[in-house]
Amino acid sequence: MQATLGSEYVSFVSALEKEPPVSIRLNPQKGLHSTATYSAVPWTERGLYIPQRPVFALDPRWHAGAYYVQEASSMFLEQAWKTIAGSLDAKPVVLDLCAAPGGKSTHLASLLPQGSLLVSNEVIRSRAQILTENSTKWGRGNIIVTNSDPQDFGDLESFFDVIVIDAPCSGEGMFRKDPDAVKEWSEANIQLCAERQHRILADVWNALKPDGFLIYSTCTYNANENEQVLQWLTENYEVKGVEVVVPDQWNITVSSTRDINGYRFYPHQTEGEGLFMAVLQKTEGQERSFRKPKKPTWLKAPRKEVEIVSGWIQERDDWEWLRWQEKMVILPAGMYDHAEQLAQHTRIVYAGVDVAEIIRDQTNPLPALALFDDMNPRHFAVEEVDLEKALRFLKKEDIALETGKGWKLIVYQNIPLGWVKQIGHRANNYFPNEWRLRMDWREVEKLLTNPITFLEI
Ligand SMILES: C[S@@+](CC[C@H](N)C(=O)[O-])C[C@H]1O[C@@H](n2cnc3c(N)ncnc32)[C@H](O)[C@@H]1O
Repeated sequence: MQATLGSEYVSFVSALEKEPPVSIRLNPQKGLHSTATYSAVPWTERGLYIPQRPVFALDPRWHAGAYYVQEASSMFLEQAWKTIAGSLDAKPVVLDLCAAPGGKSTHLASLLPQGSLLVSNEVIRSRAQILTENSTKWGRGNIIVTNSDPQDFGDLESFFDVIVIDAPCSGEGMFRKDPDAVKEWSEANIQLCAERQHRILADVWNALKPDGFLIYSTCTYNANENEQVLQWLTENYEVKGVEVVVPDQWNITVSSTRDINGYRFYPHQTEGEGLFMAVLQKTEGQERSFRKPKKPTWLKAPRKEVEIVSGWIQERDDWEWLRWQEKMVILPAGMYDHAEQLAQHTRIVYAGVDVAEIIRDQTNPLPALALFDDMNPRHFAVEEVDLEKALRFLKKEDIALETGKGWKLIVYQNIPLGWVKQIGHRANNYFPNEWRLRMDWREVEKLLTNPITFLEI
């Protein structure tokens, strides 16, 4: 680093000794707006710096996907996306290959035009579950979560318009946030990471369409895992660099290797952690059409069943209505064939939105529907709750409500959280057990008396 940064090395080291900044990205679909209290992250429309870390777990809006806690430099993805968006199909199919826990995927889900499809993949099974939870809570309905090895995508020739690879790396840019990254650092590990990055790129290259875009990023500084990986790519495949316009005042360092620009974020220059990002365009390959699989994974939902639940969604024609076992599932309209192709080659963990469960003559709403931003709240009885009731709901306690009967949507500050089924004064709580708030109530009460617990938006 000393050799790379020269006289700036001292400021770089002293920046590493400071507390990392905390930042969030607002979900444009869930109604929270930035206020003058917090300063904006310059390279995104919805990023905010939060001077003191609040207790996010005690904010029901965080559980509901109204914002995502994300390191600020990573939000530069929005600039990369804006650079290529004009050259893409109206409804692109995008792969986020190394996606858990879902920072870049939730961001992409919001940036993609209506009707597009995002495939968010995570190779580690437990991390794919966290990715599913965060994608579901974000509520765009345009994500299919897969749990596959990058190799599995290789057979989907020319399938994706854009592939995002936020590669596993040596994590030098996370040193002040994650002490384990420091412990694991070694020259040998950098070499291993670089080899793995080559392998990942080679595995999925076939799946990118001709003229399609690759967004490559890491959270490390060394050139072996960044510029040199891209140099290797240019030596083995037909590809060209794409320039992202960055104003000088953002203090992003631009490196250039063989006409490919790399955008480098250093903690002494930008408020955020270390990040490297580059955008490339594939200039080889052929378009391909796919044969319909003989045995489909999803069935088209019968019209009669769609009639029962279609009023639960605001724009029913924007969606493909499908059955998967006893579930009614929706995917963006026109993406059924893509989903079926994907199912032939990858392990799908979650797709679109689980709208309802159909058991004999009963049709019950599912948790993902409550969090889905195209859900139609006018169709349901709504129960607006205060902070205490919202937190008790998120702890999966049965909460007391005024009398009533049947399904009720629990809403906090206009943001839906989930479902209860009411019988008299008792309401059974249908919040998913695996998502529940695990904090002891005495601890909750103590924290609620501390003003820094809360986000001021
Ligand atoms: C930098 S993290 C991704 C962060 C994520 N993009 C986000 O914004 O929240 C890299 C991810 O790659 C996954 N990974 C590890 N080894 C991998 C491999 N051989 N192939 C693909 N992904 C891998 C890790 O489990 C990890 O979730």
